[in-house]
Amino acid sequence: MASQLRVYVPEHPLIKHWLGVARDENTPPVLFKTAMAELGRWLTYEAGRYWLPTVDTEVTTPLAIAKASLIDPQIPFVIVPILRAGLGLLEGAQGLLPLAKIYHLGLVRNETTLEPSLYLNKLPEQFAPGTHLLLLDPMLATGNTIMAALDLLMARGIDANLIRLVSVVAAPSALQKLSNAHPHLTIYTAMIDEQLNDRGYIVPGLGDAGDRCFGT
Ligand SMILES: O=P(O)(O)OC[C@H]1O[C@H](OP(=O)(O)OP(=O)(O)O)[C@H](O)[C@@H]1O
Ligand SMILES: O=c1cc[nH]c(=O)[nH]1
Ligand SMILES: [Mg+2]
Repeated sequence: MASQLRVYVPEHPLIKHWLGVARDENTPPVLFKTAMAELGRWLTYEAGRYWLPTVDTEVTTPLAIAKASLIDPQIPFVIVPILRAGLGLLEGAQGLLPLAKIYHLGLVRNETTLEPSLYLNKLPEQFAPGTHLLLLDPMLATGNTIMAALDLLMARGIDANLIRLVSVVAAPSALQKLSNAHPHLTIYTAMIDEQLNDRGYIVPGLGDAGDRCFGT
């Protein structure tokens, strides 16, 4: 069966609120970091709805036996934040998935060529079959960075069907690349913006997410 990239833009007042705060150029770094953490939290919450595997069981309450549906402890969960800006989303995401292992991936794009280079790779050589992976990068601009990250994950045995990519602002150029190369992927993003400027920045976007998170 043919598959198509799924891109969800959840309708949630808190997601819209924190996106507005993050976009505002007058938002200072400390509040920008809070906005990223909150967006990480609520977008991960939305991503988990049809993705977190559960097991049906029974528990004994103080009064009786009750049916229960618990998160399946057998399924390996991992979070991969793409440094630096993905770290802003991590705080909120980790709060919802406290048992997930976290593997950091450092990628930075050359601001002239817009090509990413890898400076940190903490991925394991191979992921266990069935691993559910939450990939965090707030900005999908040219898409070069996320494509490089996905190449590294695929080479280590990750099934694209089991990935949820959480971003904040996605540009059509990135979504087109992902649609061509990874049609089994599912994305949760706060917004799809119109275009890139001639320096590869998303417009209206929110500027350089890494710099704004860390005050650099
Ligand atoms: O889709 P692309 O055109 O590849 O751009 C998106 C990437 O650019 C930013 O990272 P950056 O390289 O600025 O690193 P930083 O997070 O450390 O600032 C952003 O966080 C993405 O990872
Ligand atoms: O608009 C953009 C594009 C890439 N990276 C950012 O941080 N912002
Ligand atoms: Mg940056």
